[in-house]
Amino acid sequence: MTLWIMGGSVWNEASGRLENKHIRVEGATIAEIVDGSAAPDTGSAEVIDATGKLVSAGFIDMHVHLRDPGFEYKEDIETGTKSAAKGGFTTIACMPNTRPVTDTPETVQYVLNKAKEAGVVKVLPYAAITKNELGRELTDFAALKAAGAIGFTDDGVGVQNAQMMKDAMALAKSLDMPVIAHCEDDSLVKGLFVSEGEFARKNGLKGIPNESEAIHVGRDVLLAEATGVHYHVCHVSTEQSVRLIRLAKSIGVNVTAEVCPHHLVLSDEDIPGMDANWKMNPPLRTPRDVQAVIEGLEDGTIDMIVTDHAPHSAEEKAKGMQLAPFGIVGFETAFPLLYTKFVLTGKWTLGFLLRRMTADPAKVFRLAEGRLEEGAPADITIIDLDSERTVVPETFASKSKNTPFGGWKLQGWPVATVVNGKVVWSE
Ligand SMILES: NC(=O)N[C@@H](CC(=O)O)C(=O)O
Ligand SMILES: [Zn+2]
Ligand SMILES: [Zn+2]
Repeated sequence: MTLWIMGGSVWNEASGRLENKHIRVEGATIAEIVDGSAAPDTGSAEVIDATGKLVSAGFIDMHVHLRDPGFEYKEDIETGTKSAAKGGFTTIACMPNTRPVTDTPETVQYVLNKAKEAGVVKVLPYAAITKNELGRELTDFAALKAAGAIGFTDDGVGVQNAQMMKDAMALAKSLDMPVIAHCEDDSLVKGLFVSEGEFARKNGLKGIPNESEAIHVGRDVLLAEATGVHYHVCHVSTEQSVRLIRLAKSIGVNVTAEVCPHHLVLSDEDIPGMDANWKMNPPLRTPRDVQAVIEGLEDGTIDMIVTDHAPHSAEEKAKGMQLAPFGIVGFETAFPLLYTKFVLTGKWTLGFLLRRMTADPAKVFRLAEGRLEEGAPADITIIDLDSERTVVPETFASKSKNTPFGGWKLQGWPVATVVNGKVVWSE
């Protein structure tokens, strides 16, 4: 099967400019990229006219929640991957806080099988560090790796016990697997749901302190140094965490990190009121923290952007700020949000944003994807950089609509997504 993507604009890292290209895909591989002034004979091949559109390697999201098995009323592997494709993502790594928790080879296999049958993008499953994510007993790392898990994490909760984390890291290291950490010290956040800051003060609330995250980061980079494991920090949100990761990297600790669009764009001072669509974990922090995570991403302390797509039902979110679960959906707003807020404003080059959503996560997690090059997997995203649209959550492909960005006017919307050489979503 031949597919030609004709006349699109491709970012050239060397020149720092967009260049007109035709791309020939054979099967699941990018076979050839030729100059846009050429007139290749496309014969009977399938042709996509990408004139005037950005053509990029498909986005990679190393932190998502597909809720399958067990919470299919929030999302399932079919709807979650469709939502990903609509957002321009072609590879996603899903978290194990499902029901049952993805802590056995059988559940890893279930996720992989369902993704093969019903999924439209590539799905890489993480497995839990501890059984049922309870922090009491390690899972069978070797068996989980053999079943296809790509790393270990108890995302949703922090691993509270330092010895447990050290044992997990030593075992992961012996298997050449990464440990991915949700950093949160429970003793500092009991029952709290917004961060320490203006919003909490104005509303007479006790806030979640920044140290609740950074204490785990500090502990874990020391344990990563001791064990030599690849340690990856989830959803970095505080100035203190950025500082600790920067220091650890500077002395050669094998640590990497991610940040979410909402922590780059929103602070606690933007929260309009007691609306649970603004409740997520980590919480929106102060403007100073927002500045620190932006700088961390810019200087490479933070390696990649992830969405932490965390769907919850309307009923759950209607319980209000205090009782609703933490989390917001992210696939379908991530690129337009960051393109509008950082590229159109001249703060970042388009190339920088694309790199942090493609080549950089691929490099950290040793994936073949994330490159728009001859010989690379044909995972491709086509984006209309010019159209401005309003975010309408009701139109999301995700089952859940929990976003704080409803009504925002954004530019840079994906129009077609190709995975393994097949168009899996288009307008
Ligand atoms: N980020 C969130 O607010 N929620 C996530 C859990 C997590 O990522 O820690 C979820 O599973 O809902
Ligand atoms: Zn988390
Ligand atoms: Zn998460």
